[in-house]
Amino acid sequence: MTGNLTLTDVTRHFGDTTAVDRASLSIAPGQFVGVIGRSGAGKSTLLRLVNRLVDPSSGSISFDGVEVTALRGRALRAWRRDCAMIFQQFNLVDRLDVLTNVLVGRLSEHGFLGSMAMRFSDEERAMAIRALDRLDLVPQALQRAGTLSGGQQQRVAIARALVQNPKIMLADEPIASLDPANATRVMDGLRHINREDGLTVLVNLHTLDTARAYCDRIVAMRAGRVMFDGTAAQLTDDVVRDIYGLEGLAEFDEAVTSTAARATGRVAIPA
Ligand SMILES: Nc1ncnc2c1ncn2[C@@H]1O[C@H](COP(=O)(O)OP(=O)(O)OP(=O)(O)O)[C@@H](O)[C@H]1O
Repeated sequence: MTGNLTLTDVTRHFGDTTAVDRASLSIAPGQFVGVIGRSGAGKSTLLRLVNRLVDPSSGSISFDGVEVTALRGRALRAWRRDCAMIFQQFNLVDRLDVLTNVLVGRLSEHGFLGSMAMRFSDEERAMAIRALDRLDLVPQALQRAGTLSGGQQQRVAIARALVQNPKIMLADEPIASLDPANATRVMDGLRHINREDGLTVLVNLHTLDTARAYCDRIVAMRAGRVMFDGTAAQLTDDVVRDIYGLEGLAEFDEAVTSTAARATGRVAIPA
């Protein structure tokens, strides 16, 4: 499978802030990569640079040798379709049913008038049902999206991303507003798709435990810089402490202490 994503010395400034600072990464097709870091470390900006929601101040981003930063017009739209993005807040249309929300993922194929009409082919409907089936959501297909739980809504967002036939799945804090059980289902959904389709997943995460449990590779950022890039086994608590200090370790695991600890009585982080 082709699909190498390469970032070389990518920098993005916002005024005096350097959100991403000379980041270099090479991501092989099919990898499940987690990006971790404290709030403001540059994780979201890194993902937005990849799908060109944000342009770099300098540096290069290429996919299979094509310079992504140079894409314009139709080629840029095609690239955005190739890298599907899911967000912390799901971004579904609450009043539409689940199936129609998934079909929205096909609109970029339709052109302006086709999009306005929201007419979909039988083949597209079948594709959407298959995507929902993979995320265990067929029973909810005709339910209004706004009536689903947060975890179900995020799985609908994944199904919507899937019908774009993407080459990369970008996920910006996809589980940050979910309880642990729903978070697990969403991460499991991403893992199945990654394994079954060989789809590259690049996901921003707040918690170390989740990154360690799901990611082949973990990239840790601090103040826009890539401070660590390796396997979960290499990212021990000692390494995190060395790079970020004890405070950093505590912050990475904040959500674990506030959610899982509540459920289990366990406190993950030594004081
Ligand atoms: N559009 C913008 N305009 C101005 N500053 C921005 C913009 N986007 C990001 N920043 C700044 O860039 C830095 C990195 O932000 P970013 O959102 O990428 O971090 P993050 O690691 O994703 O944080 P969080 O986990 O809180 O979402 C922050 O200082 C942020 O305030």
